[in-house]
Amino acid sequence: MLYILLSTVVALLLCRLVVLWVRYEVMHPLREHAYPLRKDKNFEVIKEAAGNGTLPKAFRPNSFPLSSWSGNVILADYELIKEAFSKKELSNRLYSEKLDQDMVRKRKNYGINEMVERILGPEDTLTKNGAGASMGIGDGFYDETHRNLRVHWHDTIKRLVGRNQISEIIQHSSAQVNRYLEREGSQDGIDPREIFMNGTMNVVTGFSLGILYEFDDPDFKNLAKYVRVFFENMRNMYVNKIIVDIFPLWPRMTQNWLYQLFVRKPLAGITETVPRFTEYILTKVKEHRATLDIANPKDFLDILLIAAEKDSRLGHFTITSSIVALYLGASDTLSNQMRWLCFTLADHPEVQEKMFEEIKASIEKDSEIMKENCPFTRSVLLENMRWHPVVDTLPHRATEDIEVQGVPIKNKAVVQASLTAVMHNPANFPEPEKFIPDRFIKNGAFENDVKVCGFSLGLRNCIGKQLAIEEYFIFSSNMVKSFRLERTAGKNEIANHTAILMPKDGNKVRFIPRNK
Ligand code: HEM
Repeated sequence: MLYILLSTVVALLLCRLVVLWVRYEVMHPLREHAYPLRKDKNFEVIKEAAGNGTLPKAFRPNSFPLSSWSGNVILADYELIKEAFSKKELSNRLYSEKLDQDMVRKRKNYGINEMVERILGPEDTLTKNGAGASMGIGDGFYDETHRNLRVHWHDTIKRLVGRNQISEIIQHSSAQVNRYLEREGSQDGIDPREIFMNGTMNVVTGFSLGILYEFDDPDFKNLAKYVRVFFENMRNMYVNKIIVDIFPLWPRMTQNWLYQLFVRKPLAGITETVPRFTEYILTKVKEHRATLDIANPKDFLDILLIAAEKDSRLGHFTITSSIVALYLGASDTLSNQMRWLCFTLADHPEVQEKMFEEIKASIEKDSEIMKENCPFTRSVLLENMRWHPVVDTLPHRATEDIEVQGVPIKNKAVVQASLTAVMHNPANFPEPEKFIPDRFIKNGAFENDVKVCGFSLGLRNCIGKQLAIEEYFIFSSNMVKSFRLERTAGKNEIANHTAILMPKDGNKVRFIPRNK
C-alpha cells in the first residue's frame, strides 16, 4: 500500500516537472540566453552575441540552474528599453511588504528609533514623522514619494547650478584629486581607485550635506570606510534581500539566520556600519536645523528637511537612506569610469596629447576649460563610457502583467536592461569592439549619441546623471591639463566582480606633472 502511495506521489511530481518544463522551456515565448552574473564573463558573452547578431532583443537569463524559469527578463535593445522603462509598472525596485517589515526589524535591532530621538529630540519633525513611507531615493516603489524625492533632487541641482556652487564643489574635489595624484602617483605609478573614490564621494558630501572635506579629515575617512564596507557586502546584502523576499517572515527566526545558514558568510561590518552611518547623517540633520533658512536652502538635506515639514511620508529613514544611496550610486561608478579612462589614455599617448592641446587652447582663449572648446575631449570621454560601460541597470520589478513591443513580462518578474548590449551592438556603433576616440566628432563638432546610455533610460534612470557628466568632464580635463599618464604595470583587463565592470587590480599609471 505504502509502495503504491509513494509511487503515485513520485509519478505526480514527475508529471508536474514535465508540465513545468514544457511550459517554461518549450512553450515560453522568450528565448533563453546566457547572462553570467560575473561582470567580466557577462561582458564577453553579451559583446560577442551582440557583435554577431545572435542576441535576442529580450531573453530569459540563464544565469544559474532553473533561473530561466523564474520569469525574469533581460532587455537588450535600445528602443525596447526606452519604452519598457518609461512605464511605471516597470519602474520599481526589488521591494515588497515583507522587505519593508524586515527593515522595521532591522531598525529595531540597530536601535535606530532611539538614536533618532536621542540626537534630534522628541519634538523634531523627523522624530514625529517616524521612519517614513519610502526606502529612499534608490529603492522601493515608483510611487508619489519617490517621484517627489526626484523633484527635490532636481530642485537642488537647479538652485546650486544657479549659484555656480556645483562647479565650485566639483572644482574643489578635482583640485584635491590632482594633489593626491601628484603626491602618490608621480614616482612609481599607482592605481588611482581610492583617489577617485574620495573625489566622487566628496562631491556627494558637498552637494547633499554642504561640506567640502579635505581627504585626510577624520570624518571624511570614516565616511569612506562606511561606503567601502557597503561595497564589500553588496553581493551578500543582495542575497539576503532575496532570501527575505522568498521565505515567509517568522516571528523569532529571522531571514538573517537563514541567510547565515545558506550563505555562511556574515554580513561583515554591516551591522556596525549602518548605525554609525545613520548617526553621522542624523548629526548633520541636527546641525542643519541650526542654520536652516527656508527661503534659501543650501543643499539637498536642507531641501528634504523643508519638504518633510509638509509631507510626513518623508521620515528619518527616507532621508538617511536617500543620502546613503547617493554615496553608493556615485562612488564606485564614476571612480571606475575614471580608472578605465586613465588606463586607456596611458595606452594611447597620442590621444592624451590631442586632448591636452585642445584644453590648453581653451584656457588661452577663454581663461578656463570650456566644454564648447573641447569637442575631441568630450568625444574621448563618451567613447570611454561606451567602450567600458561600468554598470548595467539595477534590477526593476514588474508590478503587473504587461507586454512591451511583443515581450510578455509577468507581474513580480525582475527586469534588467543590458546597457552593454546596446553599446556594443554594431548596428548602433560600427566596430564596437574598437576604441575610436573621435567616434562622436561630426564635421569637427562633438555630437552626442543617446545610445551611449550608461545612466539607463526612463523613469528610474540614474538621478546623478547631470552631476556625474559635469564631474567626469572636470576631473578628466583637469587631470589631462596637469599630467602626462604613463602605464607602469598591468593591462586593460576586466576584474572578476559581480556588480561593476572594473579594471583588474595590478594596473598602474604614473602621473607625470606637465609643469616640471
Ligand atoms: C559614471 C557615473 C554613473 C553611472 C554610469 C551611473 C549609472 C546608473 C545606473 C545604470 C543606474 C540604474 C538605473 C536603472 O536601474 O534603470 C543608476 C541609478 C542611480 N544612480 Fe547612478 N550612475 C553614475 C553616477 C551617479 C552619481 C554621481 C550619483 C549621485 C550623485 C548617482 C546616483 C544614483 C542613484 C541614487 C540611483 C538610483 C535611482 C533610483 O533608484 O531611482 N549615480 N545609476
